[in-house]
Amino acid sequence: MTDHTMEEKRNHAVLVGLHASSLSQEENASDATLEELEALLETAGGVCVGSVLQNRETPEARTFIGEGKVAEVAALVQAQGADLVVFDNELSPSQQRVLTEEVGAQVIDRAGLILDIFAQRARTKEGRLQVELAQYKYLLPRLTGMWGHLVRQTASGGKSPIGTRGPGETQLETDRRHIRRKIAKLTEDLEEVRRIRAVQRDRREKNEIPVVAIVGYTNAGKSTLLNALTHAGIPARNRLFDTLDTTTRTLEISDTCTVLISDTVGFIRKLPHHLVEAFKATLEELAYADLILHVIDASNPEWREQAEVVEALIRQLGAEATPRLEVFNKSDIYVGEIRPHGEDIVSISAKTGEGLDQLLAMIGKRLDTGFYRVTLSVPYDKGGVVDMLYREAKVESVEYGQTIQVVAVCGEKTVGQVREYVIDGWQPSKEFWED
Ligand SMILES: Nc1nc2c(ncn2[C@@H]2O[C@H](COP(=O)(O)OP(=O)(O)OP(=O)(O)O)[C@@H](O)[C@H]2O)c(=O)[nH]1
Ligand SMILES: [Mg+2]
Repeated sequence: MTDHTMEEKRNHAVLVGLHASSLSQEENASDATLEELEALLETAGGVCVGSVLQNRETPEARTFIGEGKVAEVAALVQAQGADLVVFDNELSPSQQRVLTEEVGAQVIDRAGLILDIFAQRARTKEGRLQVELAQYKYLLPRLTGMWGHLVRQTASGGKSPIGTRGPGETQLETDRRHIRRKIAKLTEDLEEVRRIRAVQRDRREKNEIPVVAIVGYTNAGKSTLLNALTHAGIPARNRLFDTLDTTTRTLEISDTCTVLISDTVGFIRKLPHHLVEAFKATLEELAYADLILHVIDASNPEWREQAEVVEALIRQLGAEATPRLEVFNKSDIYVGEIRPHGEDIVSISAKTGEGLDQLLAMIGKRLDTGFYRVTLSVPYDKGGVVDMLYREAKVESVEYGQTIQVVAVCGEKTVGQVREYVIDGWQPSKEFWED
């Protein structure tokens, strides 16, 4: 396909935001949120041809922005030849319907746009299930009117407009009942995914390998950081929601501390709640993590607001009790005021590697429980284990009875190697080792 035809296929969109004193900060639009919306639009494959920020006391019930502004948007749509209007604020299904009729182009909101991006990006089975479920839940109350409109568009042009990709296309004609059945089935499938995850988690916990989860606003540099630490080879591009599926790698922090570290989907303002709900199985991992690395793009003037959004989502996911390190990333490009610093805060550049040693040391300090005193009961035919302990650990005592009873102090790694012989559990005994 040539660039020219690619260009033709892109949706040309007008962006609209409303700032009203009656709306909360989270619900409101601003220049900054519209800028972010434009980045989202580009991520979805669209191009912005105009944007409107409206100020009002309070949203208008029928059209959200008021008749006058609707006419203005309609004129802009006409003048720019736009085929899509994206609202930064959340629209009710009926507002969306009325606006689509009155501005002369398809109208979607930020939630719809984000869902579309997720639909394009999801790669794994789990990711797809989650996005599909969120899309159906989003579409269900919007069935009336919207369906017919979209079916015609999809059928006629072959072009798949933003906001209509994914499960919608083939199921557009089907009725609500069918969609409800789909939702029930997807929910069931995801339950299964959750169950499998719980089993995996169980196994991991038994192995005592600490889990570190990297979270943060989209584009903060999470994947770049995981790559820098583990050479994971995850694509890290300068676009929003590049990563949708969790990647987990092992990371050796020190001889006695190996952790599992995962990259997760990025957070964003006004993340559709259906999506948060649907991605719970993935994000639930946060609540089970031993440590959360909250990556913040320190070079972004909006970093404070972004960090707040992430904190709010961490709370929503029930992971507020998980210990956290704040990782101020992109130290190579930010200028100006010094970012916060403290015991749980580290400044790094995932790109140049600056500060990574300090970050590793901080992770180690949190998760390395040091050394363990273990009591082992080793069968005589496995006597080699004792030799290994003499090499790798500090053997306190050996008694020969029906089996060989060994008390030794060793690091986590050695404990892992001999764990099938451990009978008395283990307790950290760093002091002893340091004697
Ligand atoms: N200058 C600079 N750029 C960085 C740094 N870390 C990441 N980036 C860039 O920031 C962009 C986003 O990086 P990613 O690692 O994909 O960000 P992410 O948080 O994984 O993003 P999503 O998966 O989309 O949520 C890429 O263009 C990176 O090259 C850094 O320390 N310095
Ligand atoms: Mg990423």
